[in-house]
Amino acid sequence: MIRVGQGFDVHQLVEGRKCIIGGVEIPYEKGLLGHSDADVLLHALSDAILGALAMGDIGKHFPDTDAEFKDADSYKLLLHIWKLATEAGYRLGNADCTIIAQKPKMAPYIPAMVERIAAALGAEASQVNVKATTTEQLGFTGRGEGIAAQAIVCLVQGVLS
Ligand SMILES: Nc1ccn([C@@H]2O[C@H](COP(=O)(O)O)[C@@H](O)[C@H]2O)c(=O)n1
Ligand SMILES: C[C@@]1(CO)OP(=O)(O)OP(=O)(O)OC[C@H]1O
Repeated sequence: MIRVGQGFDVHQLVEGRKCIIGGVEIPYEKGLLGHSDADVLLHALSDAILGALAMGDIGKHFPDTDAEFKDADSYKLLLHIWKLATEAGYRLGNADCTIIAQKPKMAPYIPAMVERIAAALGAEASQVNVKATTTEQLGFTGRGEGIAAQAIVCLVQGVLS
């Protein structure tokens, strides 16, 4: 059985916060605001996995009203969600993600993001793609007010063929 899921997330860029994207801290004058560490890419990816599993979204599993998840490490949240996938008998087919940000430049950090994500999902780096785009200075991302991310995953159940 093959299942596909997609996820989308947005976090505001503000001063005085870390900019953690794809499990990698990126040096930048601003960071992402959220109840957790606001890792917009891992949130989109987590939602894509939950979508493929028909298990809701990260807000359902980790409510932002729960103090337990204040400043949570989104990589740990992803590990928790991936455990749900493996317990249901799934392995990763592939994941494809897009970061939508005018700044900072993501390209130098993408190989590290891919490595971290692949490690979390028990996969090879060749099964994970992360890319970035600006919105040509248009909209809230183009004005640098926030960063968005999208992810799509393919989960495969059963033995390797
Ligand atoms: N935050 C970003 C945005 C883009 N990139 C890279 O630059 C390329 C060109 O971006 P356009 O929006 O002008 O198409 C894009 O393909 C990415 O490789 C980036 O590293 N960080
Ligand atoms: C991750 C959680 C929980 O700490 O908080 P945020 O960092 O605000 O992220 P969001 O993508 O808005 O929703 C999921 C939340 O419940």
